[in-house]
Amino acid sequence: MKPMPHSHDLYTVAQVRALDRRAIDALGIPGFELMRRAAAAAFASLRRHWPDAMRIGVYCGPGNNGGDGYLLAAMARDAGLGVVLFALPGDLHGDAALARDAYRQGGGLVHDWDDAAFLVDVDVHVDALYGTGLSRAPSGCAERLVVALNASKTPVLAMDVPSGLNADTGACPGQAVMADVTTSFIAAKRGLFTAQAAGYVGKIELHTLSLPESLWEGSAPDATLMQPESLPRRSRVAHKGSNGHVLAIGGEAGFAGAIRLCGEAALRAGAGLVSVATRESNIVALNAARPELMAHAVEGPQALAPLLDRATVLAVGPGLGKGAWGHALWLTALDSAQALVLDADGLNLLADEPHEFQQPAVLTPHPGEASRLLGMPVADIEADRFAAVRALAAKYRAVAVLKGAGSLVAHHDGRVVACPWGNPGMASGGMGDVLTGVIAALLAQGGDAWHAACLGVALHARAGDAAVGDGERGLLASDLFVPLRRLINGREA
Ligand SMILES: NC(=O)C1=CN([C@@H]2O[C@H](COP(=O)(O)OP(=O)(O)OC[C@H]3O[C@@H](n4cnc5c(N)ncnc54)[C@H](O)[C@@H]3O)[C@@H](O)[C@H]2O)[C@H](O)CC1
Ligand SMILES: [K+]
Repeated sequence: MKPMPHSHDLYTVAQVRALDRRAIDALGIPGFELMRRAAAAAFASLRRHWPDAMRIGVYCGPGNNGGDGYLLAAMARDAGLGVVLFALPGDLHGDAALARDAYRQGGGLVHDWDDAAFLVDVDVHVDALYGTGLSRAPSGCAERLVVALNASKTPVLAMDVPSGLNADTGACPGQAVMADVTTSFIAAKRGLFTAQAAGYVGKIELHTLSLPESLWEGSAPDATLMQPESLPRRSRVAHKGSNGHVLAIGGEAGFAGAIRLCGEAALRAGAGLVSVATRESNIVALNAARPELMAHAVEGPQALAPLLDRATVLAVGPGLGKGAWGHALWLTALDSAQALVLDADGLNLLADEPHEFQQPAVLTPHPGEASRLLGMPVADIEADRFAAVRALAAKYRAVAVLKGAGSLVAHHDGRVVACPWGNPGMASGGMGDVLTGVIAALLAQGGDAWHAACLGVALHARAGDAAVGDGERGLLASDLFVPLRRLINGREA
């Protein structure tokens, strides 16, 4: 199936509304016709996913999302399916009222949903409660309906947006429908791809409603979705010096694990040489664990200087600690000219001593580290991850990776990409150290900070998805190394 146009473009709700308006005002397509096409697209999707469905429940809200539901219900009746439709209390206006009237004129019955109601026995539930117009958490009988839908074993198709999910940010202010399929219309809303969205959207299908390409002309998306990529084939005359030299700095006494994972990830992702600057007490363990790493005992900045001269990229922070030793090495690294990736305590030190980077820099915070870097609560970070990742990139003049469900990468020029891969198994110790090493290796092989961060996040998440075949529990960071090598060389993981 040829890729949907714009299937990798992500829009804000305001941008989608502007596209709606353009379709109606500039292309002369009535809003009711858009609603009909949305309903037809969603109904076709329902028939494709559940071809044996004979009876559906449709739950309509008080706006145009509900309007979509009424028209889908009318189409299902015309196709001979059994339809039970419930409506939330609320006055319908405009196209939604016309849609309800059309449903009724075809003989459809509208039942008021209230506490006395219950979920009927159907093959599929259709969620047409709220779409892009959600303004707060569903409450009262709407909330109870969402809870009932999630408690039922019957599959759910969500129209446009799972009700209760914020289409702009992926935040869930309260209860939200956990859909099996979300059929989204005209343009992909950016909130379907980050924050809590992954727990609610199920399989996302984008339907452009057969609108002409001209509709999108001049409408720059707010963000884009990453696409699978790998590194070009290596030159036949490559030697270990031609693929860069990563210097991983970290590993306070007794914390060798993180810096080892970072260094090994850099090797696995193709860096020509990887050195590790760490505490003397870690050297034996590191050499025993991974002799391909060149481990150096560095007890202070003077011992770091010669290593900095030989390195092309620095990876600073895994297991670094925030003590005098770690702080001294961190300061020396920031003052050097090499491109660098900052993670873990390298970020916590930055939060204490903000710094605008002149050299190419990639920051890789999880929401907790981002909270410290921006001086705002984690809840506010997660309430609008797009704003947070942009703020990080701008404040530090760096490329910022905001890790978590639906990792985002921002450039300080405003560009943002979202990662559609990854899984909860990756929320385990060491995964961040591996990502730091991968990004450092891509920088070492000639990528600029933006491409190294985007490709690194994508490869890391795809490797995590490949490694999780045996189950999400017990996934170790080092389990990513094998699929990572396959992916980075353009093979199937
Ligand atoms: N994008 C497209 O091309 C199309 C969009 N359509 C559909 O229209 C909805 C957006 O419709 P809208 O009327 O703006 O809002 P909603 O239907 O999402 O919300 C209904 C209404 O409910 C009120 N409300 C919001 N949150 C709550 C709440 N928590 N509790 C109670 N009431 C709430 C608010 O007043 C809203 O206006 C879009 O998603 C598409 O499904 C077109 O029909 C098809 C093409
Ligand atoms: K919905």
